[in-house]
Amino acid sequence: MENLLKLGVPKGSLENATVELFKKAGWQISISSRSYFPGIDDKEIKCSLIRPQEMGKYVERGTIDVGIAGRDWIRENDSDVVEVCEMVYSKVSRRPARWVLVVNGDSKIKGPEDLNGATISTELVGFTKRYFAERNISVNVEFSWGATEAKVVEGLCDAIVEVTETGSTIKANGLRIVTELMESVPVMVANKASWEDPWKREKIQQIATLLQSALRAEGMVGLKMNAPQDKVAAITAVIPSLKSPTVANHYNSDWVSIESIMPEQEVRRIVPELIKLGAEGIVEYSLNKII
Ligand SMILES: Nc1ncnc2c1ncn2[C@@H]1O[C@H](COP(=O)(O)OP(=O)(O)OP(=O)(O)O)[C@@H](O)[C@H]1O
Ligand SMILES: O=P(O)(O)OC[C@H]1O[C@H](OP(=O)(O)OP(=O)(O)O)[C@H](O)[C@@H]1O
Ligand SMILES: [Mg+2]
Repeated sequence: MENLLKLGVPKGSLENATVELFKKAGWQISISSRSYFPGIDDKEIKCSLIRPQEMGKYVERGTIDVGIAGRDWIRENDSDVVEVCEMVYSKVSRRPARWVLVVNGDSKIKGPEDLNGATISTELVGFTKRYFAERNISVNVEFSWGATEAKVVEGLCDAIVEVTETGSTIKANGLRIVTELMESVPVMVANKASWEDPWKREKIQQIATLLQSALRAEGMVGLKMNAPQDKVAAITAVIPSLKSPTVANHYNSDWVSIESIMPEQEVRRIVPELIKLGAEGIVEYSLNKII
């Protein structure tokens, strides 16, 4: 049988961000409007769109070999899978999503303990029940099919446990965060048997490495400059780097080239210093991947 890896792509909030990340990592995934089987420009991979809430189940059963979903849902379903790696991204940002306890802006509730006897609406029922049970707070947890924020506004419940990223939905509905219950980031999870298959494991690791290196490269840049030999010590002392800056000799000259990788934000801080220290021909360039 030919080698084929079945990959679950999360449908919903993480869908576009995941496709974008694969693109940066070197794979073009193409999703057509009604098909649940996106195309990918790698004949060794077959993609399926799967809701993150169900990803763990299908990976555990081996229906798919590997999938990406929020760790929140992998934990909620207590899926028996191998966590290959985590990747910090959300729908629009590069921050973890946060599950928060939320009430109306004018509510008197100050902490979870004020919710004794209350009704809480959420998609994440198991986690929410455990959270309150561990604190000996007796609450009625109701499953919500979505649009959860509206339920607390309409008075259908006393509080909600909902996922937030930018906070704009909470703000737009005049709600208030009481406390944060957990953070969640996307994880890559593999089926246990697939992970023991040498070909599949290598393919999974190839994908994980390239996705992570694409994420690592975001916000990082390369900086290169020329400098007289006698300024190298002073210049390299102010340059951030992954390990240490590279210094290469110029042919038949007492000048050198200095090169380093650093967070983009550092550049505006150090460039004036570099100029004062005698650096010339400073070039900044973007990076696709840091492996
Ligand atoms: N801004 C976000 N909103 C919701 N979920 C997010 C966000 N960013 C990341 N996630 C993660 O996405 C997963 C939820 O996916 P899901 O597709 O169910 O979200 P959703 O908001 O219900 O999507 P949909 O737009 O299809 O309703 C969770 O693992 C969650 O942690
Ligand atoms: O903190 P924010 O950045 O505002 O993000 C949080 C919102 O995003 C998600 O909803 P989504 O847009 O997926 O709509 P849905 O209610 O249809 O799931 C989530 O369920 C929140 O409502
Ligand atoms: Mg939602």
